[in-house]
Amino acid sequence: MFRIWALKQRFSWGIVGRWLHTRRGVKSQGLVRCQTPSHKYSSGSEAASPEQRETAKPFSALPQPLGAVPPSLRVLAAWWMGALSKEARLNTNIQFGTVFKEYGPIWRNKIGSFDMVHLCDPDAARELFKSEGKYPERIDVKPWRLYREGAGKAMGIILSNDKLWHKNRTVISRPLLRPQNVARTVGKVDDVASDMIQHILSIRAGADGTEVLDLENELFKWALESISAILFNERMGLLQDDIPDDARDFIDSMHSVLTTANDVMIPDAGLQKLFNTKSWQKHQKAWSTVFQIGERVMERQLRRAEERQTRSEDDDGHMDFLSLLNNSEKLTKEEIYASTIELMGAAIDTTSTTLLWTLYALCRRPDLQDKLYQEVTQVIGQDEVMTWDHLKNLHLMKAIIKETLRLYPVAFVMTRVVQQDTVLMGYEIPAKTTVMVSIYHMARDPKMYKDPDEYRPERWLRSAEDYEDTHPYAYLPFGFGTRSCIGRRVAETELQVLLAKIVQRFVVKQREPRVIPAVTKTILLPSEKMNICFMER
Ligand code: HEM
Repeated sequence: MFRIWALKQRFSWGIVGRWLHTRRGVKSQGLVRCQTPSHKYSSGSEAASPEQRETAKPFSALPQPLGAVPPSLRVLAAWWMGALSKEARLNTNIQFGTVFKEYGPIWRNKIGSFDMVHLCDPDAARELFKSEGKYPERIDVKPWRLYREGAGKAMGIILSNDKLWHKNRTVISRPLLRPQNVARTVGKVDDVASDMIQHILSIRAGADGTEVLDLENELFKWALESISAILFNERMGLLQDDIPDDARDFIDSMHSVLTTANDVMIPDAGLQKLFNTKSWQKHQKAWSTVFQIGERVMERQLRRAEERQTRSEDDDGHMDFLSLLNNSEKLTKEEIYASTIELMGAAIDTTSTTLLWTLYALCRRPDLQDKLYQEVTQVIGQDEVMTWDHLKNLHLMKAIIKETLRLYPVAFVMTRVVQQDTVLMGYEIPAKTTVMVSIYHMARDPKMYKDPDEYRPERWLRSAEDYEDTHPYAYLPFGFGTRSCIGRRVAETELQVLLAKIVQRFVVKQREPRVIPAVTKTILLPSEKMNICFMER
C-alpha cells in the first residue's frame, strides 16, 4: 500500500517558478511577467467561469488517500504507514507518483491541521495560475520566518507577501531579470568559472588522478562564489586553496541553514523553537552567522559605493546590485540585507545541483558531449572570455540545461495559496487553500513528452528531427508568473558559462558508469556520489 509521505511537503521551500518557454518578459503591475507563449495550449486570463462554478463538485468530494480513516486518527495512521519515516521523506517524488496513479491528478491530503491539494495536470496548473492574483503567495517557509521574527530581521523577497513582497520584487527584478543587466554580469561569472576550472585541475585525485572526489561540495562553493561576485561585487575566495575564515564560516553556515531546515520542520518548526531543540539551535546559529558575515560584507560594499559616489552602475559598467537596490530608495537597509541573503539562500544548491545532474547526463551521453564541444568550439573558440552574445548562440547548451531541469527539477514541487475561490478539474477550491503542483511528475508524463524518462535535449531544438511541441504548463522548473524564480537568468548564465568552460577543457566520465536515482531532501538531489572524472582533452 502506498505511504502517505509528506507531512514534510509543507516545508518544501521548493515552491518555485517560471516556465522556460518564455523568451521575453512583458511588464505587468510594475513587474517583469512571463509571457504566455503563442501556442496551441495558450491560456485565457480569467479564473473559473460561472458555468464551471455551477457544475463543480464540492471541495469535500476531492479524492483523499486517507479519506477512510477518521480525521482524529490520521496522524497516527500516517505514522503507522511509515509516512513520517526518513525513507519516505527521501522518496517523496516516488510516493507522490504512486498516489497520483491511484487517485488521479488531483487529490487532497488532510491530516491534523495540515490540509493541501495536490495537482499534476498542466491545464489545471494553468487554471490555478489564473487565480493567483496581484500578490501570488507560496506556502510559508516557517523555519526561516521564525528566525527572522526572533532576531528582529526584515522579511525579504522569498519570505514576504502582499505589498511588501511586491515592493521587494519590483525593485529586485530590475537588476536580476532585465537581460541588459544580466548581460553585464557575464564577465564576473566568467571570472569565477575560469577559477573553477583551475580549481578542478588542482583538486583532481582518485586512482588515475582525474576524479573530483567531493564534486557536490566543490560546485556548492562555485555557486556561492558566483552569486556573491554578482550580488556583493566581491569575491569570497572559496575557490582558493586557502579559504579566508569569514568565507569558510559563511559557506558552512549557509550549508547548515539549508540542511537543518529539513530537521527543524519535523514535526513543526514552531514546536522546535518553543522547546529550543538542538536542531533549532543549530538552525538559528547558522542563520545568525550568515546574517553577521553577510551584513558586514554588504555594509562594506555600500560604504565603498557611496565613497565612489556610484549611481546605478559602477565605473566599469558592471552591475552593482547593492547600489541599484540602495539607489532605488524604496527598500530600507534591513530589507536590502534580508532579500540579498535570501537570494543567496535560493541561488546556491539549486544551481550547483542542476550542474551536477547535467554533468551526470553528459557522462551518460558521450555523443551529446561531443556535439556540445563542437557547438562551444564553433561559437566561442578555445580561449576567449565569454560574452552575452556567445551565450545567445549556444542553442544545444540551452536545450541541455532545459532537459536537465525537465528530468531533475531541483524544486520538484511548487505551491500557491489560492487567492480567490476557483475551480480545478471540476472541484471547488476555496480561497486560501494551498495547492502543490507536481513539477516533477508533469514533466515526466508520457501524455506530455515522447519517451519521457529519456534524456533527450533534442526535443527542445526547433531545428532537430526530434523537436516536440510541448505543453508550456507541463514544464515549470522555475515556477510561474510574477512570483516565479527571479534568479532564472542568473542561474542560466552561470550554468552555461561553467559548462562551456568544462567541455572546452575536459571530457567527463563517471568512474563507474551507473544510474543514479534522485532523492528528495527538500530539493531533488542525487542519492549518492556521482564519481565524475574530468579528463583533459
Ligand atoms: C537552476 C537554478 C534554479 C532553479 C531551478 C530555481 C527554481 C525556483 C523556483 C521553482 C522558484 C519558485 C517560483 C514560484 O513559486 O513560481 C524559485 C523562486 C525563487 N528563486 Fe529560484 N531557482 C534557481 C536559481 C535561483 C538563483 C540563482 C536565484 C538568485 C539569484 C534564485 C532566487 C529565487 C528567489 C528570490 C525566488 C523567490 C521569488 C519570489 O518569491 O518572488 N533562484 N526558484
